[in-house]
Amino acid sequence: MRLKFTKMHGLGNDFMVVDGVSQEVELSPELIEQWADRHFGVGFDQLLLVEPPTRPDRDFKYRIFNADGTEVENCGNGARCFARFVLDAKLIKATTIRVETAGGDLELHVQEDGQVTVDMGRPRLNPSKIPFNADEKAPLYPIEVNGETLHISAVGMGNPHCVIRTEDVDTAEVEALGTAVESHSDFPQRVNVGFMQIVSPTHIKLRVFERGVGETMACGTGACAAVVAGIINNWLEHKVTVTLPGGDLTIEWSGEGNVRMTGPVATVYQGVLV
Ligand SMILES: N[C@@H](CCC[C@H](N)C(=O)O)C(=O)O
Repeated sequence: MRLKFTKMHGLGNDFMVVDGVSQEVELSPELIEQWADRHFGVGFDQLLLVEPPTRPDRDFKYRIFNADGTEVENCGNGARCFARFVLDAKLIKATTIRVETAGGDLELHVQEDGQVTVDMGRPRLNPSKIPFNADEKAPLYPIEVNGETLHISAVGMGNPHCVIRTEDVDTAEVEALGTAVESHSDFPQRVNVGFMQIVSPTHIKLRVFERGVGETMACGTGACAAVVAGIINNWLEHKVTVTLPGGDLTIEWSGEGNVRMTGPVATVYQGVLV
């Protein structure tokens, strides 16, 4: 097999991006897990696959696979890289790109300065849509983790997120709590776990323990979920800078309607798997 790919990242959340429009691609969870290995493979958090759309109102189908080989619904940093990739590969000329994902439709806008803004769609707060086990919608829910009660927010951004407010992200128990919450029985499809420190009503710091990966340098859907959680709890204003270990994203949400995310992308190299 000779599989062409491009290595990209959005704030250090890194991707192997594969063009499934102009080459035939055969994937399996085992192969993806092997390629994701940082010592024996390419090394990445997610593999992004570009496919032809299944509907006439979309330009592409955007599929996402975590490092553990599982296919997931959405990836925000990946969406920005996806936009740059399809333009650079000359798969499209337009700088507004409409994609379908397993988690819903997204619209990607490549700006003149190279930053990409993604219309991430509406956040899901209804527990059954996240999915999260609760009888009704609430800004905070108590859950039991390792013998203690945590008050968390549950937000769907196409994919499921649990947001935990913390005093200091640098000392938060991201690995231990992230591992326990990722597989918590109240999140039947597992969950991405965000640890949010509020610096001011327009600035948060965030670390994310991603489902199927572990802690990443950045998580776009996690940044959107944290800002939505902060707004529904009246902690944050409507435009927020999110500082992640890999850098900053700007997230905007009016309190209803769609969430917008803006941030950078980078191409690292092109390669061929032989
Ligand atoms: N890094 C991503 C999220 C990738 C998917 C996630 N791990 C999941 O399982 O839902 C982002 O930037 O949003």
